[in-house]
Amino acid sequence: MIQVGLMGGTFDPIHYGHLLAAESAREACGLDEVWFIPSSTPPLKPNAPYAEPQERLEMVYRAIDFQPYFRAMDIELERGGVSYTADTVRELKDLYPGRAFSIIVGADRINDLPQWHQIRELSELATFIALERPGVIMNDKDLPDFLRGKVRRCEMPQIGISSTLIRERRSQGRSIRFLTPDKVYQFIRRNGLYES
Ligand SMILES: Nc1ncnc2c1ncn2[C@@H]1O[C@H](COP(=O)(O)OP(=O)(O)OP(=O)(O)O)[C@@H](O)[C@H]1O
Ligand SMILES: O=C(O)c1ccc[n+]([C@@H]2O[C@H](COP(=O)([O-])O)[C@@H](O)[C@H]2O)c1
Repeated sequence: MIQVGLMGGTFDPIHYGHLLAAESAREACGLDEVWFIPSSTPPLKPNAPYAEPQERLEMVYRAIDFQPYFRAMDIELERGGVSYTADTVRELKDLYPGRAFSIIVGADRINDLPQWHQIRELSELATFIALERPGVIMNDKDLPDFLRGKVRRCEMPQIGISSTLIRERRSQGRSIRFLTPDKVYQFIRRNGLYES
């Protein structure tokens, strides 16, 4: 079985926290590939996203560059609407047989896992890889029984970067250089993203 990690996110914009989370999960869990999947409408973020879908996808392409084991997929943007991970994993299993899928998530997302759409069914289709995030206490011991043994914790160098931080700094006219790869930084500047 080819082991694939699914790195879903709003990526508004993508930053080094996402890339290091994906790389840490890949290395620690022996993943063959990590697929970056920008959401159309994220299920639990009422005001998001800010940038256009094609802009967020373009930034993902620029960030992953030519890494042979990273890939970007527009499956959720194509489907449109609210991007439930259960729908995405079902679609991917049909499209790509012979692969085992692990969902890569930061500590904040692990804590809201019980609220995910069709979480019981999803936990039968994939496992989860959980990464720590500065300022977030991971409550993985409080997860419901059916998720026990389905969540693997993975260490990563802690990175206190979020997309919110980047958007806030941009709107204040502050530098966002070195928080995200240079190609993403240039794209944000050239297109005037997150200026207000
Ligand atoms: N610095 C980080 N360290 C570890 N995981 C992260 C980090 N930033 C984001 N993630 C994880 O990456 C996934 C996608 O995150 P998302 O695109 O929502 O970025 P975000 O920085 O959390 O965005 P926002 O600040 O807009 O809420 C989530 O599972 C999230 O927990
Ligand atoms: O399926 C759900 O109900 C669900 C609820 C919250 C988050 N997710 C997924 O988790 C990933 C990270 O979410 P976010 O909101 O931090 O960008 C992204 O792929 C979302 O689609 C999925």
